[in-house]
Amino acid sequence: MSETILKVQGVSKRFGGLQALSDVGIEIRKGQVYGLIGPNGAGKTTFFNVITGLYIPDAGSFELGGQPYKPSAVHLVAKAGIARTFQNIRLFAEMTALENVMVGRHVRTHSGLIGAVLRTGGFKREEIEITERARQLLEYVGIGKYADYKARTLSYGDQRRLEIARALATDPKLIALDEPAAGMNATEKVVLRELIDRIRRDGRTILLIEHDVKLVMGLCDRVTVLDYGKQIAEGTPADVQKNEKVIEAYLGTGGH
Ligand SMILES: Nc1ncnc2c1ncn2[C@@H]1O[C@H](COP(=O)(O)OP(=O)(O)OP(=O)(O)O)[C@@H](O)[C@H]1O
Repeated sequence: MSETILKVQGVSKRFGGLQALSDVGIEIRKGQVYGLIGPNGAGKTTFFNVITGLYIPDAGSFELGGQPYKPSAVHLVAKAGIARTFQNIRLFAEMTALENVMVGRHVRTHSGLIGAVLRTGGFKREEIEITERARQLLEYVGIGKYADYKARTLSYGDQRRLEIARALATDPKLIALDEPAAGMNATEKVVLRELIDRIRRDGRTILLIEHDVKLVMGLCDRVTVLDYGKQIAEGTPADVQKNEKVIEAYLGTGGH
């Protein structure tokens, strides 16, 4: 069996009187697409935010790539090897697509501030390398021709793909996608699905929150289902779909 990339155990998080997560755990192996689903308010975003350092959990232990890992701040999480996209796209609107991806890549650069200020040879070489890599990533996600367009001028679907390119630029151990298909039309969803499949085939590991159950079931190797902060099922899409608690949770809230 392939190595474990992310192991999370016993995560709990309370907001005032609301237990948003109770003892939630997942284990994601290298090369998997792992889905996190559940009705509205189930705790999916909270769990994502905990893993990516936006919320401090009340309890929980974490391992990333076999090492203990503490998701205490967003920039440290990126350095540790988790890159994420957001449900509400967070790009630098006035920067070009290329510059947005280059920002992602800077997480992995070495010259640092002094190199940048003195514009040392090492810094310049690194900038050329970063630009080159950013262009490749834009091609990879299918928006190479928009490299010099401002991010805000791109279509919704293309902005989502740009976010994915920026996340990939950090060379993450795990890429976490927060509702990547939200607001996409059927054609865009097909393209997105192909892209996620390709990212997986290229050896990356993906954690996915998604409302589109069909997309999740078609793409994911394993799925966790949350309901009112509790993990009500975990397994392959086929198993999870048959699970009584899951059927009840979705029917009970009108489903998605
Ligand atoms: N910062 C916060 N402060 C207080 N309550 C919060 C906060 N964030 C989330 N919650 C509450 O925690 C619960 C879980 O919310 P969360 O956003 O994680 O669910 P979700 O499964 O992502 O839902 P959706 O599918 O609607 O995005 C909800 O009842 C929500 O109102």
